[in-house]
Amino acid sequence: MQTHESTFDAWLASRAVPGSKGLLLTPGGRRHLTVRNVKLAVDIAKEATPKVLRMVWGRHRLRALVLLLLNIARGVFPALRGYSQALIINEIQTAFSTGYFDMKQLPWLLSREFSRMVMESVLDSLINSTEKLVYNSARLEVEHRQMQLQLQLDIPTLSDPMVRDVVHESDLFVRSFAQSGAGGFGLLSPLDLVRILSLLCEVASHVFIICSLARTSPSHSFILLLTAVIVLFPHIVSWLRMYSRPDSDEPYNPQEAAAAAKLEKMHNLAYSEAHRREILAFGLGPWILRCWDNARRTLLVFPRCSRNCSSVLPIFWLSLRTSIPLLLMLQSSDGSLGSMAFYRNSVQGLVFALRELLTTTRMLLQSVFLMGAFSAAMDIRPKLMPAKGMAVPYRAFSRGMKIEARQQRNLTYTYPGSMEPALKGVSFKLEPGERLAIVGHNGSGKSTLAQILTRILDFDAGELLVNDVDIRRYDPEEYHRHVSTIFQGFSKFNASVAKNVGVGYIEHLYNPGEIQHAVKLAGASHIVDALPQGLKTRLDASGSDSSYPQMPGLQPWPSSTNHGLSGGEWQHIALSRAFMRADRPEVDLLVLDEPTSSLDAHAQNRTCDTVEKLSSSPKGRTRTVVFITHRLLTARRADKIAYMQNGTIAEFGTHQELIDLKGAYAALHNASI
Ligand SMILES: Nc1ncnc2c1ncn2[C@@H]1O[C@H](COP(=O)(O)OP(=O)(O)OP(=O)(O)O)[C@@H](O)[C@H]1O
Repeated sequence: MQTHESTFDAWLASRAVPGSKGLLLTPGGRRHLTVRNVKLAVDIAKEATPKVLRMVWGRHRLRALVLLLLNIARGVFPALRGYSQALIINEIQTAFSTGYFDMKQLPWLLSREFSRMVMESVLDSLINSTEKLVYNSARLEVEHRQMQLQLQLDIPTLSDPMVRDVVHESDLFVRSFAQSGAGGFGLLSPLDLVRILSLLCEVASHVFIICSLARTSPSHSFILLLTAVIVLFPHIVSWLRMYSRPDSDEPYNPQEAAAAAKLEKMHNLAYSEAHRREILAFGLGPWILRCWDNARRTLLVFPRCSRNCSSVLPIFWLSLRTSIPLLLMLQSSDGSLGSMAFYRNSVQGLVFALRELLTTTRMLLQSVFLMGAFSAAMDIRPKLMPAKGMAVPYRAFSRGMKIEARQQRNLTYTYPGSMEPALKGVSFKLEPGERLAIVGHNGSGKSTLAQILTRILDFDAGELLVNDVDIRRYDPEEYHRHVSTIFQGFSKFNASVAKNVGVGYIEHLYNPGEIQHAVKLAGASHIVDALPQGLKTRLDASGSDSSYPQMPGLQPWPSSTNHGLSGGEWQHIALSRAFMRADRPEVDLLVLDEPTSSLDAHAQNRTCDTVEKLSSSPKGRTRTVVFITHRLLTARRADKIAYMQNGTIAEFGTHQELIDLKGAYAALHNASI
């Protein structure tokens, strides 16, 4: 038998579409009931269940145990109820048939029934309060872990489609917690396992009662057998059919999962502020609507069909199924009225419990795979994290960051899915405190290099030393504390100016003094002062991605009431954000990707002055600066210039050296004068 080394391998194997070579189910796609899938589910369950249960129940161990026991007890109550009621009916029947009324027996039975009812309701309320506490903390735990994972995953890790899929299915698993008990998403969470246990107890107690009643006469044994066949057969048939039909009407068959994914995509596209201009300019509206309509219809068709087919028939069949054995029982003389009522109650209870049990357990297979995804996702190690045992603390140099892309081991990087490398054979050296300007044509690899230096992207080959240590040995989180940056497509948030700037150094998000200082450094004071509420003015980030507009702890805010800014004003805000952090003593490197592209000439000069000021102290240079620019007048102020061409540094040196070289930089410089 093929063994799977990890939960991830078993999970991946379960996604293979049977009979196809290399095709995978879409995330959330339903796995069919096959021997192979059952084996995979067993493998996953063995590995993942203890881990997930430990995580889920760990917060309230004692309460979880109490909940388990109470639920087992609850499973026996329906049978007890039937038994108690049967005794009362028998007593009344005896009173009617004999004309003798036992004054002691009936009140005793009634008070017992009353105590049973009280006990049942006490148990119910005890279960409900314990359940709420245990379930809520379990939900919080898994949602927290998922959120933590989501925030940890870096761009290189997320560029792997398998990682995205496992995180997607893990997310479905987490959402099943939020819907637990309500059957949302057609999934089953470990919380429902308690319910299964309770239902099993209920079924066992009903079966026990029916068996005890049948034991009294041989004819009853036959009735028992008949009851079992009549009650169980339709459920088992429907359960097997549900799994054997590829186009089952259960949620998350492959077709439906694809439709759900499309629906979400189209919905996001329609609501995305980032794409609005393109949608309007290219007339994409009707196409998006058509795709959304088709996906929605696909999702609506399945449940409608199943509801139509199943509304009246089950009630009829249930009555028939429970009545046939009862009629037979009535024909055999020795049954009392109470035992017959007891029998009927038990059969009906058995039918309902079995139905619920089968509905719940038929989701089990799918749920095990989603649980496997969750468990595997929790083990994902971000690609930028140093290998185990390789991490070293950040090594600080007193005068800024020393950067060296080794000449013998040139940096190379190709974006996932691209044929051509974005960077190839890049080598250069920057001493601590030096300022480097990167120039070159569009698409020459400048921003890619900047993202590698800021440890947003990794490289495929080569070696990059930071302060004489391989950059891959630094924990990215720690490394980022020593870097401040402004990206080419910086984020704009639907939030106040203060929040937009303050996130540059989150520890000072609520420190107006520090924020004012950063705004002043970026030369943006006049912009902020002109706003109706100064730093408190909410900005309209139309044109940025709506999936990331809200700041932590803020209520959603209708962007139409927010204040708009011009491109240059937004760039000032983004610069203020970078300067929030750039001013910190621990920051050794500033990476600025076209920080002045939308600024007027005065503002550009002022920004360059500020950057120079930030990178120096009265004792000398304290911060290394790398900035990308298309303006050669700005570039010549740097200590070194890297001229990039086709993903490589074609020329490297001071402005004068490159001019003397009379190469591509000199030509570009002459053309720009
Ligand atoms: N996410 C991506 N996926 C695939 N290819 C990419 C991606 N981003 C950039 N590229 C490609 O990598 C190459 C270098 O891009 P990069 O953004 O580094 O250029 P650049 O020099 O900064 O350009 P510009 O001056 O226009 O900003 C280009 O050919 C580009 O098409």
